[in-house]
Amino acid sequence: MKAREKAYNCLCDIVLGKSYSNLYLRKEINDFSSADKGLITNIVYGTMQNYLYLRYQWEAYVQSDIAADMALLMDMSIYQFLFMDKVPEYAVVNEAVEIAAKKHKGKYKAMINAMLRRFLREGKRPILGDALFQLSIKTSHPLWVVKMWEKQYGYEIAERICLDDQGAPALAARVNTCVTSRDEIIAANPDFEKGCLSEDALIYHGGNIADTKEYLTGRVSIQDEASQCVALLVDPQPDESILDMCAAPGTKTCHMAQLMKNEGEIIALDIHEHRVELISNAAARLGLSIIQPWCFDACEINHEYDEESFDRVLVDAPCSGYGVMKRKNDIKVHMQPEDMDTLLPLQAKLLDTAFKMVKPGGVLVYSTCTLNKKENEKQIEKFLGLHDNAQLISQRTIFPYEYNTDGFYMAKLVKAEKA
Ligand SMILES: C[S@@+](CC[C@H](N)C(=O)[O-])C[C@H]1O[C@@H](n2cnc3c(N)ncnc32)[C@H](O)[C@@H]1O
Repeated sequence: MKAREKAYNCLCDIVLGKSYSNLYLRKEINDFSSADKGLITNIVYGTMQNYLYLRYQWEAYVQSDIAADMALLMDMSIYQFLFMDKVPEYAVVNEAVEIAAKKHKGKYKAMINAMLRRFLREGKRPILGDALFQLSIKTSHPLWVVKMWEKQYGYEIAERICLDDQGAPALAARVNTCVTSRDEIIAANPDFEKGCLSEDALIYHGGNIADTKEYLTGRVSIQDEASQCVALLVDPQPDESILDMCAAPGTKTCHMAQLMKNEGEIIALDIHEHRVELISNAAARLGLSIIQPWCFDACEINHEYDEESFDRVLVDAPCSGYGVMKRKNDIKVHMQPEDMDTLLPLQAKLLDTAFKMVKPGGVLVYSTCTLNKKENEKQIEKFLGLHDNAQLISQRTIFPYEYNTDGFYMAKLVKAEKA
């Protein structure tokens, strides 16, 4: 199969079939040459990253309905015209027409041919409308999310988030301080340099971190820098007892174990069996023995363990994920306005249970990788309204444009000592 047809099939599977893009794509293109892998990845990610902008370019040409997979064929073809150098226009048109001929009994072949040629004749369509609409189309974020950010954070921040999402995420790693130091990693591999948000953070400039000797020998983990601030906020100490309520794939669990010098215990829960295995694998790779992964619904943990038995509890909650769109562009094409509300009750329940499990005087940290105050500040505000004995110590939102990281929210609470 040709590379463009593969890119088209992958896009259909990810966008229409809702396959998870990073893992799925890597597996699907394994047998292609490295040049074709690059072409397919560029087309698939680039089309998703710019999908609203691309659709805006041609949607006015269509009078009747067009099948969803043919719309994606138009999107990816226009992506190649507008964003990829050295791609001959005739090759894009010919291959799109060939793909269209194989689908829907060739019904759309002439239409795709005509629309692509029209676009090549007429060029880009100017974006007209108010500032929020223009921002939405220009950066391919649904208008409702742009409006939500503008309402919650103001226009300037909304614009900076949207523009930053169009960039490439930094490749960040965390040093395994139980076996080495950041300076030793940099001395051994100069493609690593110091990160800026945490003492353990590294930025990589050499390609795929997972292929490095440092990763393969368990001396570094792949972790976004803002994400590393969460375990630092928990601040777990050696010999303490820690509960990590939503732990898989175990990135923050392992960071906490490192901060504890692999002394003490961490109960690491996740509700999905296949994801719990990832926690065990991560701990084994890093040589961390204090982590006890367990497939269990964290909302019920107070029926299995004595309440008030943990020094610190982390709730790294399931969330809408609007802080990580730069890294996961499939969120952009799948996101729906209701995502902002569906997880609120689960987050509240996790927080409530977590607080039951914290010892008096102990610490609860709540974090999300989303930029939505309903899941963040307002969730904590509601929680504080229901718990007189909880005190908010600090809360912080890291916007993705500040340090070229993911967007994160984190709050630190303390449970009052008994009178
Ligand atoms: C944001 S991810 C956690 C990421 C993880 N802390 C890390 O740093 O690698 C949220 C996790 O919560 C898990 N989850 C969702 N509902 C849960 C529940 N009721 N009990 C335990 N885990 C749950 C999901 O399976 C998912 O793995």
